[in-house]
Amino acid sequence: MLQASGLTKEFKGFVAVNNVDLTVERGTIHALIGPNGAGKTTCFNLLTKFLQPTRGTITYDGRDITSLSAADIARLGLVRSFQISAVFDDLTVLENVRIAMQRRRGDSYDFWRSEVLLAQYDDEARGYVESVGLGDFLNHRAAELSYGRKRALEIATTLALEPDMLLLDEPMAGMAQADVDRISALIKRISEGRTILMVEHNLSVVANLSDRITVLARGEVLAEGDYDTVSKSPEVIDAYIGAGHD
Ligand SMILES: Nc1ncnc2c1ncn2[C@@H]1O[C@H](COP(=O)(O)OP(=O)(O)OP(=O)(O)O)[C@@H](O)[C@H]1O
Repeated sequence: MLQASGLTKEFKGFVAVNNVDLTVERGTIHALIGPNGAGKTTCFNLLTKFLQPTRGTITYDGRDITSLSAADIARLGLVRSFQISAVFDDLTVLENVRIAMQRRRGDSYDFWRSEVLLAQYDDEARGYVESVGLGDFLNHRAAELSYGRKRALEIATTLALEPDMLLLDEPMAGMAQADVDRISALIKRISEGRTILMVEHNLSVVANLSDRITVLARGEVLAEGDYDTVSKSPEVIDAYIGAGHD
């Protein structure tokens, strides 16, 4: 589904990502992990087109996307979530999802549309809200939601864009354990029929959710495989002990 080859990013001579080859198979949950400073965020930003690579190519669903913009790839169904919050605090849960749907349909932020037109979106929007377990909060302002529920709402707004592939940047960052469990279950559920690549620090989440894991260290791929394989790799253990991880 998503393939990077020879992906390299240099910042003024410092090589943050070095010749990375990565293949994310269709229909899998793939995690990108590694100690601090390994290059995960840079790699993620390259794959989501927030950064342009110094060298290398990226293909998505058989198509070269190396020189496309983040907006272009979103239209192709490759959508990034989490780091940039798509949630507007002063709008209700339902209104937030409705706006995401308007974006998908190219209506952009057309706040002048009549209530009658907007109401056409409601049934579908309600479906997305219910699919992330927020059915009881439809008319609550986003600001009133707990942190974990806000994250669930972000997922609903992302699903409203009808992505084939989701790129999640540290979906569990800053979450209490109860929310971690709930969002883990939600990610598992929304992975059906979709492909997911996530950067995640919480290794028990990675162990639970991922079909495949790529470990980065010092900008390079150190190991790849399922959790059992990579967690037993002496190079991976050394890299984590050497750099410390959070
Ligand atoms: N814009 C930039 N300019 C210069 N150096 C950068 C830039 N962005 C990242 N780096 C460097 O590239 C290296 C990799 O950083 P990156 O943030 O990708 O690592 P990471 O694996 O996401 O780390 P963490 O787990 O701490 O978030 C680091 O040494 C960082 O200082």
